[in-house]
Amino acid sequence: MATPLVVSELTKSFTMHLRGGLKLPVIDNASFAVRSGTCAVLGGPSGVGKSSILKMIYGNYGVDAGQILIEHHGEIVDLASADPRLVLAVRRDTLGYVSQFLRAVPRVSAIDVAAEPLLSRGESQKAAQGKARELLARLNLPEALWELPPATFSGGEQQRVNIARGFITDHPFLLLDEPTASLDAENRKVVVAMIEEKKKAGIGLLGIFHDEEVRNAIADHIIDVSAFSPRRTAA
Ligand SMILES: Nc1ncnc2c1ncn2[C@@H]1O[C@H](COP(=O)(O)OP(=O)(O)OP(=O)(O)O)[C@@H](O)[C@H]1O
Repeated sequence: MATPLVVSELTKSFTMHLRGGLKLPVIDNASFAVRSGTCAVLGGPSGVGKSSILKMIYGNYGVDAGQILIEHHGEIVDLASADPRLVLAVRRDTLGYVSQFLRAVPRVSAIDVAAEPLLSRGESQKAAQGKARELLARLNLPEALWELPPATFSGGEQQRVNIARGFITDHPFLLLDEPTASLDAENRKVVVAMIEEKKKAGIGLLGIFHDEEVRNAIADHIIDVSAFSPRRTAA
């Protein structure tokens, strides 16, 4: 599909239950689309709602109104209203997410953390671990760390395990939440090259990148989230 993600008239407020149910409107009427083989970047100042949009698309935050349409196995699914089991199937096969921080599982080695998404899709342990090794080497994670659980790794080391885990599958669409934030210049370049390869393979990507150099290198399209901010009228 040429346009695998279409977000239409998305609206979201947070309800502050500890403040007597106060409503904090965050996103008002957001509409945009991302084409296959391109990387769109959510732009705008801190607190404008960029992460909230990614979390709504991935299904971590509920949606007040609007649609999030994604192509999943040839069918169009509205993630804003889909059954939770369907959301999990979309995450397994169609929509990948590279978060800013790794959620390290105790006692699971870096290789197994990176290989897990392939194992859960039915790939053999040998093939999944082989691909994980390839990615960890490419991301310059010292080999001495591969068999260790990442809980004690540095921020940048954990982020590289997280990137390997997020890039290991061939999900047709990837959400990227600041995947280069804790990386040095050399590893940022590796991630830029990995994003370029995903684009060439026809994958669609939507991300948040505060690093201007990375953003300029990978963005085909910048979506200005301030345009969907309920606060814009007050400014
Ligand atoms: N779970 C939540 N509960 C209440 N308010 C929230 C929640 N998540 C986000 N917000 C609020 O929504 C607004 C948008 O936050 P969000 O994290 O989406 O912004 P952002 O553009 O990604 O910011 P940054 O660039 O600083 O990461 C902020 O005012 C934030 O406080």
